[in-house]
Amino acid sequence: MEHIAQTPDPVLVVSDIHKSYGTGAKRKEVLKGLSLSIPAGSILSLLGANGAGKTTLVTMLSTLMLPTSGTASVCGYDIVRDAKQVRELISLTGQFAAVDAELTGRENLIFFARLRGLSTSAAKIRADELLERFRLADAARQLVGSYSGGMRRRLDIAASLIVKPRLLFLDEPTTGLDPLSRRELWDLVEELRDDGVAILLTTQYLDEAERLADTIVLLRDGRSVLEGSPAQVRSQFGSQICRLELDSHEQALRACSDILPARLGLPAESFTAEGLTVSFTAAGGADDLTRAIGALKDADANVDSATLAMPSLDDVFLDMAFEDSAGGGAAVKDNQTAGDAR
Ligand SMILES: Nc1ncnc2c1ncn2[C@@H]1O[C@H](COP(=O)(O)OP(=O)(O)OP(=O)(O)O)[C@@H](O)[C@H]1O
Repeated sequence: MEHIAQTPDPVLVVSDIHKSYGTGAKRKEVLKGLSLSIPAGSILSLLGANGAGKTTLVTMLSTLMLPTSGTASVCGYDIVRDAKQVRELISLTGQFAAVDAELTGRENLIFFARLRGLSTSAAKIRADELLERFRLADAARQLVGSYSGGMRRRLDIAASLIVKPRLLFLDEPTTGLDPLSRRELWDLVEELRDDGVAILLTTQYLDEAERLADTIVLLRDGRSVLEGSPAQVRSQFGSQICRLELDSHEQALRACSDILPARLGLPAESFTAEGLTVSFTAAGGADDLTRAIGALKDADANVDSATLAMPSLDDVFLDMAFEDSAGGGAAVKDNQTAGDAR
């Protein structure tokens, strides 16, 4: 079941933001009028191919670079005019650990807490709280150099939460982590979300977006080309995929060339046989599935299994993130591969 945001108050509001790099002939518009918002207690996952503008957006929102035009605010504070207040409300954690390998986990957190202005005793208390919460208490006095990748990433996120932010930027938080560490981190991210933090997550992993995001925004060529919950994004993409497993490859080929095109009134190219499996896009959903099974039974072909599934986020991403832009932007993926993805 999808998570329901605790409150509709937007923590982050981005309105028609543009960003260009360079001037004159070298001017390159990277963001072309992007708008989005994130309520408290909600996770927005920003997806996009390499170069789509994700880092540019996060860098501007964290007040480290000015937008060319448009506005963005955090809890009502403008990222340009009120940059100082915005910095107090946000935290940024990236894929490269900011923690020091030569210090213990606890020393690192005490250091970051002192940087955030806590007294020595308050810093120690906060460090111990975070070590406990991030399941690092047992390793608190070990040098970070001896930590696993997952432990370092947890420590890194803990360091960005010395003072609880209203808005957290998580830039590819699980890149390079093993499956168990990723799941542990996902649990922690969900805890933060449930605690009311608004989270902007960039990730390369679609299963991560699927699991964590309340809203997905797919960036392409500087614009949002798809937006909604993971389920909405998949359903906007279109029809379900029907897969039927037969008991021989010959049967599968016959199903594709003859039996199914005749019964479903579709051209033979709509059907694909791979080994024993026949698949096709089922615009008619369960009706198509039932008709296909009926047709195969009538033709004495044995159906070992039949499934109807929504396209995965991978299908959506591969199809949408790389298409030619309407504005004539460069295609970064050829049509053959985009077609194959469906
Ligand atoms: N300082 C800069 N000067 C000129 N061009 C830049 C600068 N920073 C980024 N770009 C360009 O802007 C575009 C968007 O880059 P950006 O890093 O925001 O994309 P991204 O979506 O984060 O990509 P990735 O997934 O590879 O990190 C790219 O074409 C990049 O080459």
